[in-house]
Amino acid sequence: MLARAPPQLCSGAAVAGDVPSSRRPWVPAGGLARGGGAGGVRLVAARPVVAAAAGERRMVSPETVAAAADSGMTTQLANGSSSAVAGISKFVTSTVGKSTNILWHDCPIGQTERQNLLNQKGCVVWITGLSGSGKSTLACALSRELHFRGHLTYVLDGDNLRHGLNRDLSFKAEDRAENIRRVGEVAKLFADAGLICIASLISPYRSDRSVCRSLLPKSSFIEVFLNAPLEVCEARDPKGLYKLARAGKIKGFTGIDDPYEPPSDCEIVITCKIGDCPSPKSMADQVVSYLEANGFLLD
Ligand SMILES: Nc1ncnc2c1ncn2[C@@H]1O[C@H](COP(=O)(O)OS(=O)(=O)O)[C@@H](OP(=O)(O)O)[C@H]1O
Ligand SMILES: Nc1ncnc2c1ncn2[C@@H]1O[C@H](COP(=O)(O)OP(=O)(O)O)[C@@H](O)[C@H]1O
Repeated sequence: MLARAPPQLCSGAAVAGDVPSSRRPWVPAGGLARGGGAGGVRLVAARPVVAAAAGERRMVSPETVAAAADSGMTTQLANGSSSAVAGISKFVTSTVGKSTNILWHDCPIGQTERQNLLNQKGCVVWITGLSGSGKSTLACALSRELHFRGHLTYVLDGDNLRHGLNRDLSFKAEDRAENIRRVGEVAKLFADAGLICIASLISPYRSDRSVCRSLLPKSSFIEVFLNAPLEVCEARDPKGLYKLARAGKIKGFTGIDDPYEPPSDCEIVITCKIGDCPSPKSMADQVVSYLEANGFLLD
C-alpha cells in the first residue's frame, strides 16, 4: 500500500524514497542529480545515457539501450548540450521506422510495481480462430471468470476495434497484417500495465501472430486456438456473413475464399466438434487453469 501520494512520475518530480530499489539500478551511488526542469528532481543514470532535446532532459536505463540495440533500432550517440548535469556527456536518439531522433523515456514505476498492486502478472491471451468459432464468447467468459476472482482484464475484440482504431483497414492480407500489428502493440501496452489482456481476432496468418508473440517476453504471450471446424462456424453463422460469402456478396471471407492458417505450436487448443463443443464456462476454465499453473494469477 502506498504510504503517501504517488510521485508525479513523468513530469519530473520523482522522489528517491518513492522509487522501489528494484527499479533503480541506474541511480548513482551519490544519489539523484537535480534536473533543470520545472522545479523537480530527475533521475539520472549512473552511467549516463541522457538526452537533451528541446531543453528537456530525459533518461533511459542501460537495459533499455541494450534492448533497443537488440531490436535493431538505429541509435545515435552524440555530444549533447548536457552541461547542466556534471558527468553527462552523451545522449542517445533512435530511428524507428519513419520516426527519427526519438528517445525512450522510462518511468520509475514499472510493470513490476503495477503487477504487485494487482496481484497478477500482465500477459496477452491471444484467441485465434475462424469467424463464428466462439472467440468473443470465450473472451467475455474468460474476462468474467477472472473478474470475479479479483483479476483485472481487458478484451480487445477484432470486430470492436474495427469500429475505431482500425476503421481504416479492410480485409486484404496487408490490412489484416496491420490490424494484427496494431492490436499486438496495444495488447503489449495492456500487459505492461499489468493487465491480463484478452485479444480476440481471427488473425488468420501465422506470421502476423508470430510478430505479436515476438513483442512480448517469452511465456507472456498465450496463444489460444479455438479449433472449431468450418462446418460448425458456418452452421452457427450468427451474423449471416457465411451466407453472404457463399453467395459471393462478401469477397475474401476467411475460410471461404480467404485462408486461415491454424497455429502449429500454440499454448492452448480448445476443440469444438460438430455436436460436441465445450461450454463457454468450460472453455474459460481451461484458460484460467493455464494462467494459474503458469503463475499469472497471484493471491
Ligand atoms: N472478409 C472477412 N473475413 C473475415 N471476417 C470478416 C470479413 N468481413 C467482415 N468480417 C467481420 O470481421 C470480423 C473479423 O475481424 P478481425 O479484425 O478479427 O479480422 S482479422 O483478424 O483482421 O482477420 C469478423 O468477426 P468474428 O466473426 O467475430 O470473427 C466478421 O464479423
Ligand atoms: N462454446 C460454445 N457452445 C455453443 N455455442 C457457442 C459457443 N461459443 C460460441 N457460441 C455461439 O457461436 C456463435 C459465434 O460465437 P462468437 O463468440 O461470436 O464467435 P467469433 O467471435 O469467433 O465470431 C454465437 O452465436 C455464440 O453464441
